This record gives sequence, structure tokens and C-alpha cells, in this order.
Amino acid sequence: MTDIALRAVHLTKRYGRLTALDDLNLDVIRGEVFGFLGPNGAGKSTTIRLLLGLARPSSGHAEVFGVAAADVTRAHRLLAYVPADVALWPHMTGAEILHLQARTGPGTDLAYRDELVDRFELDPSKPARTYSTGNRQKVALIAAFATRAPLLVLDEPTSGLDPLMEREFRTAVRSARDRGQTVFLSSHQLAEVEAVCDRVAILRAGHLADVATMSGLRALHRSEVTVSYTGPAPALAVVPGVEAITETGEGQLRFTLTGPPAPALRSLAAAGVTALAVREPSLEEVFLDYYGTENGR
Ligand SMILES: Nc1ncnc2c1ncn2[C@@H]1O[C@H](COP(=O)(O)OP(=O)(O)OP(=O)(O)O)[C@@H](O)[C@H]1O
Repeated sequence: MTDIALRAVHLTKRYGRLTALDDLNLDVIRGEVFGFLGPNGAGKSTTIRLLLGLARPSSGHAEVFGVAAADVTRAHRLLAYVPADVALWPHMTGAEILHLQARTGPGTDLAYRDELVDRFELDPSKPARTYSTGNRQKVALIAAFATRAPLLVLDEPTSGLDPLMEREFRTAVRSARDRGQTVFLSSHQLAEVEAVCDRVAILRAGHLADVATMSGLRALHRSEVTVSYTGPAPALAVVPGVEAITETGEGQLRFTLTGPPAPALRSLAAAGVTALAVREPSLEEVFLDYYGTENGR
């Protein structure tokens, strides 16, 4: 089997006059956790459907471990897929669905599956129609993580999960990587991708803006700090990582911070700080900051 888990070659999808994906060329290497990051509507789900042969490209093609994505029967033996909107058979219980998926998929580690049911705190005895969005997502994630499929494709996998379950999700992704599985996950959350991925592709308005390693992405990650103080004005201009210092009022400052916060905090220590707020920018803001102001279309 080839070492390229997923390959997109000039992959393009047009819906009428809208180009949802424009000439994507991308290789995901076997064994890596690969993030596919982009704001809402960037074309992430469209790309995933093309990579999995579930939609037909306008031009270009995709491969799963060297198998043409259009050959869905063969390609899908190599992967487990969790869509963004998980639909389950409404009258079956979680346990029955997991049982069925284990029989039809590429092979399941049943002991690990039962462990995941506990860890994700899923009550498998209930019929699927009674499950919340998050619980439906859990069923699909448990089924996917428990398979021995060499590739897991997860579309916005944590959108319905609460923070505790997000932690379990991250643990499960790391275990998948330790077992040698390749994980491809789409997200619009920088923090999630930062926590689990080795590399990340950044998609913006249907265009691949960048493929970065995590350290490259961290350089993009800039927090906005607002501070009120009663003492002397802090000498922030000389602090590494501090930029865009703006006086917002009497004894009030705003600045952006990249990298470790310790030097900035040391400089603030003598200023008699009365309030400090740190805000993580949204992905859209990071993109605007990094890629310019036009909306990319
Ligand atoms: N079947 C379709 N028909 C027409 N337009 C579509 C169709 N599917 C997607 N689009 C459009 O293609 C663009 C990309 O959508 P897509 O769902 O792939 O984005 P996304 O990055 O997954 O967004 P989100 O994070 O909101 O799910 C959007 O402008 C969307 O409206």
C-alpha cells in the first residue's frame, strides 16, 4: 500500500457559478494527524465528499491509498468516515448500531469499542431517535475510532461535544495515531487543530491558502490582551511578541501577543494591573490578519 493516505490532484468542484473548491493539490501522508482548517463555507465538507467519492468533481481526481476515490466500494474498505451531520437509524439503539457497523466495516476492535462507550459516557441502550446531536456524533465517533481502518476521516467531529468529551476525543485521536492510523479531520477551531494535528491545510473560500506544520501555525496564533493599570505605563514596546499597542483610555492598553506570555507579564508586573483580559482571535480574524483584507473570492 502506498504511503500517501489521501491525495487530491487538481481537485475542483463547481456548483453553478460558485467554485466551492478550486484546484486543490494535497497529499496526506500515512500515519499523520492532518487538520483541514477553514472558516464556515470555506469548502471543507465539499472537499471531504470529493476525497471520499461521495460527490463527483468538476475536474481533477482524488485517491485513497492509491485507490481512485470514485471506486467507492474499494476505497471505503480502507477508511471510516464521520460526517458533519450524523444521521442514524432512528429505531435502532446505540448498541445495535455499533454492532451493525462493526459487522459491516473494515474490522472492529470490540474491547476498545466498549472502552470508548464508557469513556464517551454513551448510554447505548437508548434508541437513536432519542439521542441529541452530540450523542449521535458520539456513536459515529466510537464506531470510527474502534475500527481497524487505516484512515479515519472526521468532518467537524467535535462540534456537538462538550469540553470533557472533547478531551476524550483528543485522547482517542492520539491513540489512533499510536496504532498507526492516519487521521484527517476538518475543523474551524484553531485550538482543536493545534491540540491534535501534526500538519494542517488552511482552506479559504475554496482555495488552499497554506499547508503548515503546527509550529508554523502557532506563529499565526496571536492573542489580544486588554489591561487596566494604576501605576506607571508598562514598557511593552520592547517586549518580544508584543505588537499593535494601543492606548484605549486613561490607564488602559490593548496589544497583541504572539508566543509565550511571560516577558509581557513581567513587564506588566510593575504597572499595578487592576484588570487583565486575554482574548483568542477567531479563525476569521487570524485569516484576515495573515492573508490580507479581501475576502478571497
Ligand atoms: N450541494 C450544494 N449546492 C450548492 N452549493 C453548495 C452545495 N454544497 C456546498 N455548497 C456551497 O459550497 C461552499 C462550500 O461549502 P462547504 O459545506 O463545503 O463548506 P465548509 O467549509 O464545510 O463549511 P462549514 O464549516 O460551514 O460546514 C459554500 O458556499 C456552500 O454554500
